[in-house]
Amino acid sequence: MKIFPGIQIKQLDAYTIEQEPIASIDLMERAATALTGAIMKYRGNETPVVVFAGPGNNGGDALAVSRLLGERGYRVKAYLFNTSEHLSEDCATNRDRLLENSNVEFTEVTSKFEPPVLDKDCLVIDGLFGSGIKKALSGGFAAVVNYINASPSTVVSIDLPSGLMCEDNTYNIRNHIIRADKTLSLQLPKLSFFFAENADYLGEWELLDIGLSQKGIEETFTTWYFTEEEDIRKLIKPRKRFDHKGNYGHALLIAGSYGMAGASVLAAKACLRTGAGMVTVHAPLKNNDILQTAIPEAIVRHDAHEFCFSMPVYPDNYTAVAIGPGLGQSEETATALIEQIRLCQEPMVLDADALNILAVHRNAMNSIPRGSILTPHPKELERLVGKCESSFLRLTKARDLATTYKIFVVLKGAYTVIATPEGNCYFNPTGNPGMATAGSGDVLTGVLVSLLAQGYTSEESCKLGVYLHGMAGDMAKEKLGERGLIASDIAENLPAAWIKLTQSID
Ligand SMILES: NC(=O)C1=CN([C@@H]2O[C@H](COP(=O)(O)OP(=O)(O)OC[C@H]3O[C@@H](n4cnc5c(N)ncnc54)[C@H](OP(=O)(O)O)[C@@H]3O)[C@@H](O)[C@H]2O)[C@@H](O)CC1
Ligand SMILES: Nc1ncnc2c1ncn2[C@@H]1O[C@H](COP(=O)(O)OP(=O)(O)O)[C@@H](O)[C@H]1O
Ligand SMILES: [K+]
Repeated sequence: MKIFPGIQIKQLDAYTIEQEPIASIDLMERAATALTGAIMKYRGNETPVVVFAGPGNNGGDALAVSRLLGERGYRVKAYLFNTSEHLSEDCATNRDRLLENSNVEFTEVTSKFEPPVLDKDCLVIDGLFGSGIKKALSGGFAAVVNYINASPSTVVSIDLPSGLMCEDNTYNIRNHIIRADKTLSLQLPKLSFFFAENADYLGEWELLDIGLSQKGIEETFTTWYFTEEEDIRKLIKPRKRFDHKGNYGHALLIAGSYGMAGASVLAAKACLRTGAGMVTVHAPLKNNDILQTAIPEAIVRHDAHEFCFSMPVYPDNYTAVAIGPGLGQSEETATALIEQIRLCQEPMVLDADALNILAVHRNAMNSIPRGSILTPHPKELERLVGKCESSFLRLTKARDLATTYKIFVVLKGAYTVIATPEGNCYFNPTGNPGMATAGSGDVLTGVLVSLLAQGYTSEESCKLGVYLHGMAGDMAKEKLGERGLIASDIAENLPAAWIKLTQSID
């Protein structure tokens, strides 16, 4: 699914109006009908409703929703803020339609506003501003936002919480943004929905199909996407009757210093559970017994060093290499890592301490094979690119890193985003806060190198791997809940996630 900037949403709106064709006011009615349906599912008509409408089309939607809820037996009070005495055409038409309908208590605010009582049983519909907002709210609008936010009422925002920008909120005034319990967004998600600092404004968000032109959506260029399950299913390669382990690759995992053997165990297990034909773990001597006991399916290759990685491995015998989980950052390890990167010619996976070492040995970035996959969490990314003031700026820097070095940057967290060498960004929907537990990232490294080893391209490995890893986390959550979930559970649930993903394929 594509994600468009606010300006392109407006163009798509215009394209739909022209191509379908449909009158602009009828498209607004279609949006309002979808919004009303979703609101009715959320709260029954015993709930008193107070609607706040702004002067643009977001306000137009809100006034149309007021009328439709009124027709369906809700007690509705609607306030239209027309302080600059300029309404969009469709907003004015919906005001007139509302005035013709007597069962909604309607007030047009042109100067002084006497706020209604908003108690906890009341449902507030926020239709002050949507995708047309250009700068932070101030003055009277900021005061209305503060009033709504201070109330105990439940708040539903139309399209996006008023005051929140579609993309960059780095310099927005955060107190002047509606804090919704639910956001009913029209057709497509907005980029700002995927950023942690906006979660409290959005509440739960849901997309409503308002029938914007599919052709228009297809033809409109974007670099931002929200991954859907059908995109992922298309990537999966079938297994054939006469296949043998040689067909599914041999992954090399360089991970786990002394005291961190667990990182290599988790990654190796995940690598096997994702389907690699063979896995070799290169580890310090002291970790031999742990690895041989914990994962009998893996081959263990010994470093000359007892405690850490110090000896680069010739990669030619392996179909893919991953390095980093629990590696440590000793001097020998840093030197060996830099040499290992130089030896590798094919795309590799770099995670955790490999990234931390690269952050202090920046020159080595130039030796990373094109198409390699870097999997930083936000802190690791900042060590590589510098401090970021907001998630939007962090995304921008992750993308710059990907395009500069022609690599894939997998920026981990809720809605993990994959930035490609071409500058495209794919947000992942699967996963849950139960995965915020030590070792979850090691599991992801194992998944990614497994897919690379099996012959998936780097882009396919990123999309499929991140999705599968999140899905395994979601399946683990179904059985165990979020709080007691640990990284091993994610690895153990990879088979179940595969079964679910391949149901119609195998
Ligand atoms: N997606 C779709 O296809 C469809 C979208 N639809 C709906 O349209 C919505 C977008 O409508 P929109 O473009 O009219 O913008 P909206 O958010 O109402 O605000 C514009 C008004 O706010 C004003 N204004 C702006 N910033 C301000 C500020 N800081 N402080 C004060 N004022 C400020 C601005 O004033 P101006 O800058 O023009 O002077 C103008 O008056 C969208 O979110 C969705 O709900 C549906 O109806 C149907 C299909
Ligand atoms: N709230 C969340 N929602 C979805 N996925 C999450 C969430 N928290 C963590 N994860 C996932 O868990 C993994 C954590 O990785 P990382 O931070 O490297 O952990 P560690 O270093 O402990 O292994 C990432 O894949 C991340 O996307
Ligand atoms: K809104």
